[in-house]
Amino acid sequence: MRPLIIIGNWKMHGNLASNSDWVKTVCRGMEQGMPAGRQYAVCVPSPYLAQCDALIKDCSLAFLSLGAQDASAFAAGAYTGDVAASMLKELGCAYVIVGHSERRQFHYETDEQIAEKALQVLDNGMTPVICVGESADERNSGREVEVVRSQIARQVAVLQDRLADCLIAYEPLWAIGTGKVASAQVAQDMHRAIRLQLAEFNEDVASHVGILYGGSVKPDNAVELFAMPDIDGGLIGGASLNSQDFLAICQA
Ligand SMILES: O=C(CO)COP(=O)(O)O
Repeated sequence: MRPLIIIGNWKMHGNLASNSDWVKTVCRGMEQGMPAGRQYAVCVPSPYLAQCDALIKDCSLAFLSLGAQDASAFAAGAYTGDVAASMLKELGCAYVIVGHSERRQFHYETDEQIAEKALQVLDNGMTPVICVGESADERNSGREVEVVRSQIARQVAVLQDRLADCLIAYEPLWAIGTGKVASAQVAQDMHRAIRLQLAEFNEDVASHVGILYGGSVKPDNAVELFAMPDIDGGLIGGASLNSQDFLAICQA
């Protein structure tokens, strides 16, 4: 069935020295043996992709990959400051996060732009990790399913069957960086709602798509979250900065 996938998102953290320590520690830990059939990745800031690609290749663990945190919606051109998916591919990326709530909030990204980014990532042979999620206000007013459904609907409209090759990350905004994790049941309910919505479009796509949970995942809550039938792994922010915590979550 769907493999468990655990992806670290360093966000805008790291430096040459700490990155090197992190990758070496995680590789040494993973070499001791990991649960079978899982995939792991770490999404690092763009300037460190080449460094981390070399470090990850050095430890040559088939289940550990590199990822990026964003890609341009365009293939190439006059887009100062942006990074094309083809460049990320050249630098060894297997996964690219698109539409993280911090990109939506600080860079005003729309669902349509996010879907175009996902297409670029797919066209370059990588897996997009498409983030969705509601705010605290939206949940408190009972609109969480409606909000997430509309985000998913716009991905379906553009990506269609190609969604089968994407990952979706449900990251409720109120749980990101707050220490306030969604309970396993609250997360499962939304993951189920997303899968049912995808099944309305295409049952095959719905059964293939991995849906990751993100938002205050820690070593002590990961087991319960990952045990849920529609939770296929996690997108880990703060806890992924600490190599030991990340390893503990990967082993959960
Ligand atoms: O945004 C996240 C991962 O993309 C989640 O961040 P935290 O794990 O720090 O809550």
